[in-house]
Amino acid sequence: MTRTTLLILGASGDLTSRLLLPALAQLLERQPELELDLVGAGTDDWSTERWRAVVRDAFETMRRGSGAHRIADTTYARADVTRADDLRRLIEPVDGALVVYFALPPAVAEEACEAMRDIELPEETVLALEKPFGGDEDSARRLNALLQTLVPEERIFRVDHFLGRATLLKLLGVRFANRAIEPVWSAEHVASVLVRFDETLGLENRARYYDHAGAMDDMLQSHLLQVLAVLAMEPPATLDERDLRDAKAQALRATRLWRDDPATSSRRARYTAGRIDGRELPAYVDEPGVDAVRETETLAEIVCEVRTARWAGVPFTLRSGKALGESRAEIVVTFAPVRHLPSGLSGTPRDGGILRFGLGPETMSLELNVNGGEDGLFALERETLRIEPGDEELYAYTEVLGEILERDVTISVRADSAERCWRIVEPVRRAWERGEVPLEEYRAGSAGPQDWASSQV
Ligand SMILES: O=P(O)(O)OC[C@H]1O[C@@H](O)[C@H](O)[C@@H](O)[C@@H]1O
Repeated sequence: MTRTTLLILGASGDLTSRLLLPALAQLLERQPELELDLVGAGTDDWSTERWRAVVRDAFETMRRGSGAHRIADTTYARADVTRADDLRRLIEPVDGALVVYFALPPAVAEEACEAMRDIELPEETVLALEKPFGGDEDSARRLNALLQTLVPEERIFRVDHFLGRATLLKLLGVRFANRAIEPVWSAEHVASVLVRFDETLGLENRARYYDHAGAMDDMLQSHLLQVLAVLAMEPPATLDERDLRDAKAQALRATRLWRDDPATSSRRARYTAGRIDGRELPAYVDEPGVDAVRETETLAEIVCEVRTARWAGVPFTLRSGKALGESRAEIVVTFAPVRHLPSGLSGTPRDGGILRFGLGPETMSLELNVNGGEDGLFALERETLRIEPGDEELYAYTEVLGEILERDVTISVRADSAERCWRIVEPVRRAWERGEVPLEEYRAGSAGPQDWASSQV
């Protein structure tokens, strides 16, 4: 592999120290052959010494992050990356391959791309952008067009780290390699699908970003629709980038809000003050940097339908929220009750079994109706088979960064899908703006409003 310069724009930000650098540590540990120069650039007036200390600290947070010496000579440059001159200063000295990682808020990333039009990028430059990609379908389309003037699509990475999660990758094997599962993966047997990402974390000083995004753009429009696409897609012929991304794009193209009605297929809520794990949390509106007038939701739910012969009629519910009492992050596939239960078996199972995939920790479990337990020989009870994650799980960001450095776009979001995801949720945002869906409240540390579809599973 040729020597690569990884240039992180937004290096003094939270994403870099919390996620990218630990991922880099794990990657260097795993791939000793990787030849990499690391350059950080940001608006903060940091010295290279300070940057190196940040890099070292992040590497130390990794259990076996011993690779720090391999990028010990990393440098930091103060730069306004929305200015062509500053970018030129960063990019011109690069010798070899260049990967630019935009660890920046979407609007700044877009301005940086604009500025890049004025400079000559090295051959084969790779651009990696974080979600949310644009702010609506039109802006995503504009950003795609802009990026494609800089580098071709196969060198644009629209990062969605959920696609690098072990669960999502393992779902491919579980879905397609098991005769017990593959034929029942359809409306014929599945009653409902829930993708839930409930967090105990509150705002965590991210108002500048989150107060504009809310739970909808932060999680549903991006991560959770990508999860839906992997769950709902038709079996691709191969796991090549093209086949896999075509299959996902097709599933997203078939995805609509339930009954095409944004008002009845969506819910939104915002947390009030409360207590989580012994920690007092102020109400969302009292968090520093929050504009209460904006009515940002911290919990959202939408119900979709994937209008294909395989899935029509099955509700796919997506839900995510912050400051909830319990972190519950999982995919729940509920099978329909059996058509006939022999009399003599007692107890009426409410479903035909449930397959759950944890989204951190990345576990898997199958709940089955089983008789012969404590309640008697022919009494049905629920038993759960579990698969726990191994010690060697890769962090999602490590997987993502590895793919970027290998220039493999398979688990990156393709241009058409990035646009499509906005089209699915935009009617919801508009209905919310028209006031058709009330902004409910829930106490921080509670389970959220109880009458939502997602609260029933
Ligand atoms: O659990 P993970 O992998 O950190 O992912 C969850 C996070 O994903 C990020 O993309 C969101 O912006 C955060 O709000 C969220 O907390």
